[in-house]
Amino acid sequence: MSLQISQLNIVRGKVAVVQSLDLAPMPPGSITALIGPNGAGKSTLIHALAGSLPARGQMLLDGVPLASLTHRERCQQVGLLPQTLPQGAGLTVYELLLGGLLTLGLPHHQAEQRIEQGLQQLRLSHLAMRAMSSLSGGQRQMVALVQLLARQPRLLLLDEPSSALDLHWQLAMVEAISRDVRERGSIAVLALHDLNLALRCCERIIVLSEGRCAADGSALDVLDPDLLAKVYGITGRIEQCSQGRPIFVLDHLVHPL
Ligand SMILES: Nc1ncnc2c1ncn2[C@@H]1O[C@H](COP(=O)(O)OP(=O)(O)OP(=O)(O)O)[C@@H](O)[C@H]1O
Repeated sequence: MSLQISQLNIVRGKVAVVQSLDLAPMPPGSITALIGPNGAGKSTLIHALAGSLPARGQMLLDGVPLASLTHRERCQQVGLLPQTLPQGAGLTVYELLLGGLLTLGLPHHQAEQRIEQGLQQLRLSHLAMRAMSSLSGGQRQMVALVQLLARQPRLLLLDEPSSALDLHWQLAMVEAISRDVRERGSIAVLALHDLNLALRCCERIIVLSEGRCAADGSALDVLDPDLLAKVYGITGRIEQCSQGRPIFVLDHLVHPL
């Protein structure tokens, strides 16, 4: 039981953006970071998994082709936190969250229970009656996180989930995803630029470069000087902080401007 991706090809416009992508299965209870330079294909892969972009090849969730799921099955099993956040035109946070859960077919009382629990767990109950249009970018990203977790999908897809978050909420997001994965055995895939967040929560890092897998493994295996120079054009290193945690230190551009 896992997420399997093999021989995946995705074309956007006339360009082959993801090419012959084969990845080892992602098991239940795992968090994988998808990293790589701008334009590498991270969002494209996330959106293909979410069903919003056509793809050729295999994407199997627990052995079932994602392409064979009905719209409702896909909504129930696959959750996406996109880069473009919900605007919720004219809706309050609560209404937006409720609408999302009711379209999954959840009974009203269960939907309400999940929303209240989700808002409480992330300490966001104070936002419930706010108009979505009145929220800051970071607050919208937190609401999108509550929405994703409340849906309880088997596969969680997060496209740059920390892009608008302050330091407190970056950690809260990582903790909430880690807890979901641990307690429900879900599978999480996070497209990230922040290597320190990836180091903090992801046991596996996949490096995409020009639509192909440039490296796949633990942070220590993957983030070696050759790869960093080749893929990002930078020098950098993993060090141990005084508390024993690995941290990524960015040094220089390989070719200074
Ligand atoms: N609608 C589109 N039509 C044609 N090409 C596209 C389209 N959207 C994206 N692309 C191209 O596909 C490639 C991969 O884009 P994608 O957004 O997946 O990259 P990414 O790794 O998520 O980048 P970033 O880190 O900048 O968000 C890029 O070269 C991009 O220019």
